[in-house]
Amino acid sequence: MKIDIVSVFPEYFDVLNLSLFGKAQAKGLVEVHAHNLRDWTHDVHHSVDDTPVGGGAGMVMKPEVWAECLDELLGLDSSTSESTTEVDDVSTDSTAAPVLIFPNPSAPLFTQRDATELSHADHLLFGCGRYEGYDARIPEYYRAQGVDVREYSIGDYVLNGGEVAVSVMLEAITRLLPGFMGNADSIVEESYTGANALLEHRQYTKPAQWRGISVPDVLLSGDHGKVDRFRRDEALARTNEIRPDLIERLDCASLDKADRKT
Ligand SMILES: Nc1cc(-c2ccc3ccn(Cc4ccccc4)c3c2)n[nH]1
Repeated sequence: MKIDIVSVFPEYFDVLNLSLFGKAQAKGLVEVHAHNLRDWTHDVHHSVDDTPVGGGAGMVMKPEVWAECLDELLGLDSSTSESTTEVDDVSTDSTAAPVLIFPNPSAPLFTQRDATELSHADHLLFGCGRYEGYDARIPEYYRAQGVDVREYSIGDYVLNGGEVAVSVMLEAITRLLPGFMGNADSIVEESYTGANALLEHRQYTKPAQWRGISVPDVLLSGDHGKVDRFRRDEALARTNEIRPDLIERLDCASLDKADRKT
């Protein structure tokens, strides 16, 4: 998977050369390039923002600078940059067509389902906004050019820019790549995966007794059937208590009879 990230703080992503992500790059699972949006400016101040049309506080990121950058990274012919007519998809090979992703506080929530879908992409291009955000015509223009453009919030809280959100989405996406995580099994069992996402059951390790607190006896029974049932019951109970909204999304057909008694 090729990953391009555009930001006015590209050094923020130096951290991706460490730990698991660094190993994944060394193994050729991912190829990451962080770009400085200011490299596509031409004025002495390297301006990337301007005042909002219609007034209001703060500054908005200029469409021209983003367009020069994105045209280049998307392989779009800049001579067509003035055209607003819809053209064929950016790439005849739909598997190679990049997905252009903008974090945005006023966008749909990024979910595990989105992470799973995007983990199958060949090329992701993330655009990190700052200030009060980017000119709304940027995503509009590239959608009209046939680019698969996504805008996502990562939660109901306000960040200062898109960099943190890109880091969150990148981790959720790339950890699903085959070979990225040491133990593939740990991904399959996780909560939030698939259509029947439940919160995870509580985890314990040795010692069985610690500071007067014991692990649940059933986990010491050696009866895997009972352990599985205990964990499923607890996952359902915890989800019902902490995130009842996830229960509403459960595919009822998949709940086995025992669950319905819980
Ligand atoms: N889930 C989530 C995403 C963001 C986010 C993403 C990109 C940008 C670019 C600029 N800002 C600052 C901003 C704050 C408030 C209103 C508008 C812009 C961003 C915030 N905040 N929270």
